[in-house]
Amino acid sequence: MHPPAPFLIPRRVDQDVKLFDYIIPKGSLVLVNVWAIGRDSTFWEEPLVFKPERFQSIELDVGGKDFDLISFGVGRRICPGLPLALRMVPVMLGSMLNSFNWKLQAGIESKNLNMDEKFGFNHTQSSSFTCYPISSLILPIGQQILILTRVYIKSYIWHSLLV
Ligand code: HEM
Repeated sequence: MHPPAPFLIPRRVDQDVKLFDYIIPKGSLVLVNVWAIGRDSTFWEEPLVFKPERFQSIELDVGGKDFDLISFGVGRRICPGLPLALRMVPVMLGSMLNSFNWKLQAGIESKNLNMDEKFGFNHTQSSSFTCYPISSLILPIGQQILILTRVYIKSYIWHSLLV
């Protein structure tokens, strides 16, 4: 699993808390290691293998009920963008897959693709992907999100006008 926020947003403890045999003193800064949860083989079979189909056979609530998968965080500070993200990610992914002809750069094989992660928000550092034929249109992801949000809103308006 590749959480965009590997430690979630830091929390500060406002009173002493006893957790199993540990006391977490008031004022401590607590980081939740979502990255490690996603690599724990007691929850996940072959956690390091890219197997999207694993989610077909299990039912997990990403809204904070199942702690095995808390990509959006949990509790009062859970990501407020969750409902938008769950709608936008399939639209974005579908649009990008449909709009570009994805190829690896000449001479690079998929097994040699550098999929190493950098610590921080959002990770892949691979620069080996190229999209043809519109490679000049590769935009920073923020711009793509903005454009796709506009496309989504426009198509929504068109849809409401047409229905
Ligand atoms: C796949 C997309 C997204 C993922 C995986 C994601 C993940 C997260 C995570 C893990 C947190 C920290 C939650 C915690 O510490 O408990 C967070 C916080 C936040 N997210 Fe997202 N997020 C996504 C999309 C969005 C979108 C689309 C928006 C806004 C439109 C958004 C706005 C925020 C804000 C404002 C916070 C801070 C909340 C706070 O501190 O109380 N996120 N997100």
